[in-house]
Amino acid sequence: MTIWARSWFFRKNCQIQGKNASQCRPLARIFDAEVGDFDEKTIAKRIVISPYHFAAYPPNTMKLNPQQQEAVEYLGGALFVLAGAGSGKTRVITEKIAHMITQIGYKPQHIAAITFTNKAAKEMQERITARLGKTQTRGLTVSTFHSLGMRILREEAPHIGYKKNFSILDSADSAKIIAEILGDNRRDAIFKAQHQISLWKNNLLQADEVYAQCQDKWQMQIAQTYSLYQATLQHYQAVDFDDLIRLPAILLRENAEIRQKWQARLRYLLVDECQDTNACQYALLRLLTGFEGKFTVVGDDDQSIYAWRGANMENLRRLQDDYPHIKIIKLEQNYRSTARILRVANQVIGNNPKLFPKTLWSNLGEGDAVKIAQCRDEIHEAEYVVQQIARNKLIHQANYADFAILYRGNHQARVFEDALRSARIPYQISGGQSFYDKAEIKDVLAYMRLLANPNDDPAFLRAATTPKRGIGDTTLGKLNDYAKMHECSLFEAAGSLNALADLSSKSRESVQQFMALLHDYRRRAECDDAGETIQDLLTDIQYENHLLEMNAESVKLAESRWKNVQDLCEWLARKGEEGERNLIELTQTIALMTLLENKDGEEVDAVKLSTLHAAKGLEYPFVYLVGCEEGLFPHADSVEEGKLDEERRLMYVGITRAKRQLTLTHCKKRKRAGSWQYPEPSRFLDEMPVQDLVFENREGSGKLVSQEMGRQNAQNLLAMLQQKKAKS
Ligand SMILES: Nc1ncnc2c1ncn2[C@@H]1O[C@H](COP(=O)(O)OP(=O)(O)OP(=O)(O)O)[C@@H](O)[C@H]1O
Ligand SMILES: [Mg+2]
Repeated sequence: MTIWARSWFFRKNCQIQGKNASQCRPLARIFDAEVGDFDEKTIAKRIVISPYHFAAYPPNTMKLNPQQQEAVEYLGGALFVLAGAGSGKTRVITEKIAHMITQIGYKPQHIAAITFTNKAAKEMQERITARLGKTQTRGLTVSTFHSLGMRILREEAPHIGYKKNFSILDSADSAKIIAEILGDNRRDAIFKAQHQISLWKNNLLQADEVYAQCQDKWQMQIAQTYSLYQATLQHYQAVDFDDLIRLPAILLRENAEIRQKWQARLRYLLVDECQDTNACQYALLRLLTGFEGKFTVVGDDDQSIYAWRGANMENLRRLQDDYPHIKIIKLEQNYRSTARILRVANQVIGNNPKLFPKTLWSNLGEGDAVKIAQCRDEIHEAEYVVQQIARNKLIHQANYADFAILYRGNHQARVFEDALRSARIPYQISGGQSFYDKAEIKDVLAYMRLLANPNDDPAFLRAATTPKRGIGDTTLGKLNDYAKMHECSLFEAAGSLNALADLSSKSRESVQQFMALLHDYRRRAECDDAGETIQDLLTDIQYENHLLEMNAESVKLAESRWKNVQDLCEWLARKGEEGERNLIELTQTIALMTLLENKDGEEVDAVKLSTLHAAKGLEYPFVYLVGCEEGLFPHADSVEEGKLDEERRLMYVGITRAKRQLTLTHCKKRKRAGSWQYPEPSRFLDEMPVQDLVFENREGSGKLVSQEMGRQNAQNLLAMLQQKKAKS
C-alpha cells in the first residue's frame, strides 16, 4: 500500500497519514526535510494513523496546478483569484507568501495576509512558519482586518483624539450605552439600533453624515443616538468593534503622511475570503495598497454570507472599476470534495443569479451519494446523527475530528451536545458562546480594562461590584451624578473628596478601599508581567471564593468557572514568556478575541459542532448538515426579507465543507417556542440533483428501515417533493 503526505491547512500544519506509525515515520522525515523544521516529537504528533484516508484518497501531489502557480508568481499588480469552494484559494495565499519571501526577496515585515477569523490567521501563520521556519517569517503580519486596524490604532491613536490605552468595548457594553441613550430597555429596540449604527459605521459614514440619508423618524432618532454614542465612547476612551476598522480607514484617508508611512511598511497585502469585506474593510485595503494595487485578493462570490454585517460582494465588482488592469485568475479544480458532493453544491448555487460565472470540477471520484435523512423530531435527529458518527468512525476507522455537525443557529446545538455526551463522544463547539463572553472572563477583563484605562466607565461599574464590596446602586448613582456634572470618569469621581463627601461613611470606606486596590495594581501593571499582576489581583479580591458563593448550588460549575479564569491566566503567562508583558496591549488583544470567536483551544480529536457561518473555509471528511427545514434553513426572517440568495449561499458553504460524505437531515416536527411545529423540508433539498441523493427514512421505533423500504420511502418522498415543486 502506498503512503502519501497530505497538507492540511485548517486542522494541523501537516499530517502524514498511513497505516501505522512505522510506515509514516520515514516519510515524515522526508516530508519534514522538504517543508519544515519539525523535531522528532512534532513529527510523532503529526502522524495520524487513519486507514480511512488511506483508502479514500488517491495519492495527493503537493504540486500546485498551473493556475495556482500563476497566481503565486504574479506580482505585476493587483490580482484577484476568483474561484469556487475547495479550489485552493487559501493555499495560494500561503504559497505566495513563501514564494515572495524565498524567491523574490520580500522582507516578511513588508507582507500582510488578512484572514477572516483569528483562528484562520493562527493556522495560516503556523502553516507558513512550518514551511519557512521561524527566522524567515519573523515580522510577517497574518491577522484579521480587526487586528490590523487595532495595530494601526495603537500607534496612531493620538491623531484621532484617543490615548494608546483605549478600551475595546464588547457588544454587550455598547448595547448598554445605546439603551441608556435611547432610554429604552427592550432588547429588540436596542438590537435594531445597534445594528443600524453598525451598518452606518461599516459603510464608513460618520454620525453627522447620516442625517441627510435618514428616511424616517426612527432613523433620525438612531442618527442622533449614533452621535451621542460616539461622544460617549470618546469620553470613555473606548472604541467598539466596528471602530477598529473605521477609525484607521478615516485616519489613512485624511492624513497623507500616515497613509504613506503604512504603505511603505506594508508593501504587499493578501486577503482571503474577500467576498465578505464590507465598505470599511475595502476602503482600508485601498488606502493601504495605494494606486499601484500591490495586493492579491482571493474570494468566491458564491460564499458571501455576511451581508447582514454589512459585507458587500459588489466590492468584488468594484475592484475591476477601481483597478482597471487587475488580473483575474480563475481556479476550477476542487481538491476537497467528491464529484457527487460537488454536483449537489453546483446545482443548488446554480439557482442564484451569477455575479461571476465559474465551473468547478473534482477528480476525487464519484464518491457516495449525498444522504437526506428524515427524522421524527430534533431529539431523534440528534440520536440519528450521533449513531451515524459512531458507525462511520468504526467502519472507516476515522478520527472524531473528521466529523462535523453544522447548523443554521446556535440554539440547535444543545440536543446534539446531549446526545454526544450520552454516547461519550468528545466534541468541540465553535461559533457558540465565546470563551471570552463568559461572565467570569468578563469580570477579569473588566479589571484589566480598568487598570489599563481608568476612563473606562463600563469596566469600572463591573469591577466595583464584582465581587460585592459594599458599593451599591446608591453609591454608584451618586458617583455617576458627580461624574456627569463634572464631565469626568467614574474613576475620577471615586477619587474626588468632594464626591466622596456625599456618601455614607461605610460606602466611602468601601470606595476608598477599592480605589486603593486599583492604584496599587495600576502601579504594579507598569512594571510587572501582566500575568503575575492579574493572578495576584484575583487572590487579593478572593475571586475564587466569589465564584463559589455565586454558584452555591453547584460546586462543579464554580470549579469549571475558576478553571476558565485559570486558563486565561495561563494564556497571559504564556504571552509573558513570549515577551508580551504589557497589560494595555494584552487587554486590547483579549478584547478583540472576545469579539471574534472562541478561545483558541488545543486541536483535539473531537467532533466539531459549528454554525454554518463559523465553518467557512474549513473542511471535514464527514459532514452532517442538520435542520434542513423551511423556517429554520432557509431562516424564516430571510425568506420574509427576500434574502433567499444569501441563505442559498450559506447552504453552498455548508455542502462544500464535506470531503467524502455529506448527510442532510430534517425533522417532521420540531418544538419551537414551546409548541410543536411541522415544517416542510427545506426548499434547498428540492434543488439538489435527485440522481446524486439517497433518502433515508426511519420508522417510529427508531430502527432503520430495510434498504428496500428505505428506497420505497425515498420514492414517496421524492414524489412528495416533486408535487410540492409542481404546485409552487
Ligand atoms: N494543488 C493542489 N494539490 C492537492 N491538494 C490541494 C491543492 N490545492 C489545494 N489543495 C487542498 O485542497 C483543499 C482545499 O484548499 P483550500 O482550503 O485552500 O481551498 P479554498 O479555495 O480556500 O476553499 P474555501 O472556498 O472553502 O475557502 C485543502 O485540503 C488543500 O490542501
Ligand atoms: Mg479558503
